[in-house]
Amino acid sequence: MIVTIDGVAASGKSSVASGVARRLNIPYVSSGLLYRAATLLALEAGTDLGDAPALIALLSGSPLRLEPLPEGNRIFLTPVGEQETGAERDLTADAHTSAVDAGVSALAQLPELREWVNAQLRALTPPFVAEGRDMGTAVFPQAQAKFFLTASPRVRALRRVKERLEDVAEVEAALVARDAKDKAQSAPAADAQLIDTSTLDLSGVIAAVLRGLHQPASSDLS
Ligand SMILES: Nc1ncnc2c1ncn2[C@@H]1O[C@H](COP(=O)(O)OP(=O)(O)O)[C@@H](O)[C@H]1O
Ligand SMILES: Nc1ccn([C@@H]2O[C@H](COP(=O)(O)OP(=O)(O)O)[C@@H](O)[C@H]2O)c(=O)n1
Repeated sequence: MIVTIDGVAASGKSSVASGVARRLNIPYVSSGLLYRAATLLALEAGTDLGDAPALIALLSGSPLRLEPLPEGNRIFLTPVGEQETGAERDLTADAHTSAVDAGVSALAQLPELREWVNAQLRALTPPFVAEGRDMGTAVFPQAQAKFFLTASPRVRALRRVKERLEDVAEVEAALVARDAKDKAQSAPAADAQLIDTSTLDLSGVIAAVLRGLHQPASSDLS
C-alpha cells in the first residue's frame, strides 16, 4: 500500500505522515528531505542552484542515505574519503535552516533534479506513506489513497515559529514566496482528498486521514 500526503509548505505533511505511518505501523518517506539535502550540499560546495549538470555531478560523488523511520526521517551523507570507514554525517538538522528554505525551490524546479529524487523514491519497497508536493501526481499516481493538506499562511507561520525562533511576518512572507516558486509541482491530484488543517489540531488531521483511507476519492474532509 502507498498513501500520499502532499501540500503547501508547513501545512503539517511530515507530522501527519508520521502519525499516520505510526498508526499503520509502516514507514513514511519525506521527499522534501532529499531536495533539502541536495540544496545543503550545493550551498556548502558553492554550486549554482540552477546548474543541473554541476548539481548532478556533485550528488553523484556524495552518496546520500534516507532513513524513512515512522517517527521521523533522517538523511545521511558518506563524505568523500569515508567510503572505507562507513562514517556518515547526519545532514537532517542542517537541511532545515532558512538558507536551505530560501534556495531549495530553485533546485527543485530542475527536471534533472526531480528525476534524481524520483528515482530514489520509486526504488523504495511499499508499504509506506510518502509526503511532499507531487507524491500523488508525478511520483506515485497509483497510490491507494491520496491527501492534500492546506492551511492559511498565518497559521502555518505561527506553527513554524514555534520550531524556529523567527519573526512571524517574515516566516509568513517566506512561506508564501516558497509556495509560489513550488506552484508548478504542487497541484493536488484529481483524486486527492483535501484537508484544510487551519482549525484542526495534529491529532484531528491524523484522524481525518485515517478516516479518509476508507472514503471515496475527492471528498472534502475539513
Ligand atoms: N494541525 C496542526 N495543528 C497544530 N500544529 C501543527 C499541525 N500540523 C502540524 N503542526 C505543527 O506545525 C509545524 C509544521 O509541521 P510539519 O509537519 O513540519 O509541516 P510540513 O512537513 O508540511 O512542513 C510542526 O511544528 C508541527 O508540529
Ligand atoms: N515532492 C516534493 C517535495 C519537496 N519539494 C521541494 O523541496 C522543498 C522542501 O520541501 P519540504 O516538504 O521539506 O518543505 P516544508 O513543506 O516541510 O517546508 C519545497 O519547498 C520544494 O521546493 C518538491 O519540489 N517536491
